[in-house]
Amino acid sequence: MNNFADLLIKEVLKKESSVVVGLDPNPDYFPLCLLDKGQSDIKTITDSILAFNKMIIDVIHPHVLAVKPQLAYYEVYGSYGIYALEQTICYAKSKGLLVINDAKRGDIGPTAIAYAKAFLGDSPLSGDAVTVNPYLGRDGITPFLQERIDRTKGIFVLLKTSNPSASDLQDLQLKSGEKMYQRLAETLDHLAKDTMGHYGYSNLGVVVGATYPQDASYIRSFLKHSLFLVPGYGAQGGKAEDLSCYFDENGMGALISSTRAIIYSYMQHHEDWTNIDKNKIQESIEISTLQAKEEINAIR
Ligand SMILES: O=c1ccn([C@@H]2O[C@H](COP(=O)(O)O)[C@@H](O)[C@H]2O)c(=O)[nH]1
Repeated sequence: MNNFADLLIKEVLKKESSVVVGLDPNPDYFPLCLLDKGQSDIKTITDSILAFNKMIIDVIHPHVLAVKPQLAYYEVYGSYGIYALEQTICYAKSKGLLVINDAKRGDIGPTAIAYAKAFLGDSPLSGDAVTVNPYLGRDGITPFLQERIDRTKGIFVLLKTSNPSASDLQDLQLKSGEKMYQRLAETLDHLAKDTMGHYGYSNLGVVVGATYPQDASYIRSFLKHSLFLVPGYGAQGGKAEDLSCYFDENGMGALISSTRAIIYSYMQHHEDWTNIDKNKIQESIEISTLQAKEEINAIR
């Protein structure tokens, strides 16, 4: 039976794409055709968020593997936001996209089990994968990988994040001489071996920022069985030409994620973006998605 990584790699081959698009809806950046700025009740805002996400999904689904909703952008609207997220997940799946919930969860064992059920079980919030915070250690991670979890679901553990302060903790030098993220990579390598698929990749993937290619090169040579989820390409300054080392020798193993540079590309393309219509929004989003796909295909 296929594991999560097998399903994902099959999609890479079918769509000839390693691109993931983040869904981080911020109504401050919505044109008037989506949201009249005078309208500030939560239901109107979350309805426009759902409409925006559907608009994006309609144009990107042939070109990308997955969407990556960032939970904070939905949680900020309470139950209305969660409903918009559930509907977004459902719509993305109906268009054949994988869903990676960027929730960065992690807790003591029993609570991690509840998180695993919420994001990888039968819940309406369940996608195909979820991001996991490893700060609690192994027992905060393993519940996401156990038998009770479907083999077709995966996780991406934060290993080397894309932000400027990532080094504060992740690069701390241990007594052994290793950096903290290198030690974490060893632990994850052991855990990854329990859920291997046909293509040699495990259900345990890692987050490695596009802004740290040197570290990525070390991690790729060390963690051979983990898919990389790579945020930081585009708006955070990560460049396609630095990303070859994130892929394996077959051009597989990395999913390059871009959010603002794609979903708000109309702000770059149109000076008067507040007054553009739905067609113009979608046209910009499709152009920038195809550009990302081509840039990444050229280096992988
Ligand atoms: O290391 C990390 C982990 C997660 N993120 C998230 O990815 C997107 C990035 O958005 P861009 O607009 O492409 O910069 C966002 O949701 C972050 O929370 C990350 O950036 N880095």
